[in-house]
Amino acid sequence: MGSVSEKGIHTDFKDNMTYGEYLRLDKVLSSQERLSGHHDEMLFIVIHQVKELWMKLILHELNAAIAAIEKDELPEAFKMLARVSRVQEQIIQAWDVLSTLTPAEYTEFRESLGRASGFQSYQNRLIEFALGYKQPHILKIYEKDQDLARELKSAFEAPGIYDVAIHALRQAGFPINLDLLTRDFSITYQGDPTVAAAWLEVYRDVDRYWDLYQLAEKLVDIEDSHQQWRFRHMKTVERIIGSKTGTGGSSGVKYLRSVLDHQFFPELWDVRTKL
Ligand code: HEM
Ligand SMILES: N[C@@H](CC(=O)c1ccccc1NC=O)C(=O)O
Repeated sequence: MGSVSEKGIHTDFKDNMTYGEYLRLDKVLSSQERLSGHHDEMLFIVIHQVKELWMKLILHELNAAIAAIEKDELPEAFKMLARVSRVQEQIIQAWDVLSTLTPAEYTEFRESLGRASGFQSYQNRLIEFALGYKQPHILKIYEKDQDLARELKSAFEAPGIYDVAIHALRQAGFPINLDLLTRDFSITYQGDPTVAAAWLEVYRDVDRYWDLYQLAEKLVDIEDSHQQWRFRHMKTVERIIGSKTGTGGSSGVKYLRSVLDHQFFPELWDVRTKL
């Protein structure tokens, strides 16, 4: 068995550890229980589990990128944000796999899902919080689970990636409204003329502000892909359940279409009109 090394690194591993032990495949591969017993429910479970795993990586990278930007270590953050973008490509592509599920096939096991819904995916909420989208009613969904509620509340109150990007603008000398740096981060950012003016300057003088320009374009990549994922979700839902109401109690596709229009980084989209 391993121990703690001189550098304090935990080396608690079994000498003859196997591939399956390392990856905890006993847990991972015994977690696909088809409640209906229907053949196509396997696809449904695997798609969701893979998505949750990719979201775990996205959160790991996004949170580290937020910390790096806060410390003004922009190149480190670019590496992480580029990885987030590649993962987003994977999860967008995954809709093509789920689209092989026909309405008739889904109907066969939909009832066994009860009132469970992707609406309850807390990792999805943590990603939206990291991107700065904070809707207070979302926290109520998780009130019953205290540990989870605590984790979500802390992410809800923490600065999102755009908040630290605004901090980086200030660090670079732009005259950013100081209230933005100490604001209540549990409120979704509403836009500010000093931030708009700073990004415009960055985009007009790319050579001078190369790192900030890179940061801005990485953020646009991420928002663009996040919205593509949500759009594909809405269209896939439409082709599988039409306009049926959702198991989570919403109006279904109508609800999903209505939540598509939120912009995470408003000035980065507005700046395009001014260039
Ligand atoms: C047959 C496939 C699917 C159907 C029919 C479906 C349907 C729905 C519906 C109707 C909603 C609205 C809430 C409700 O009333 O239930 C919803 C929300 C949601 N679904 Fe799905 N979904 C499917 C697949 C997926 C997959 C693969 C994921 C990935 C994990 C996912 C993640 C989500 C998320 C995150 C929400 C919350 C959206 C928001 O509030 O902005 N769904 N889904
Ligand atoms: N809301 C879906 C059900 C659903 O899709 C779902 C159910 C359980 C676990 C994950 C799900 N995926 C996304 O919403 C429906 O209304 O059919």
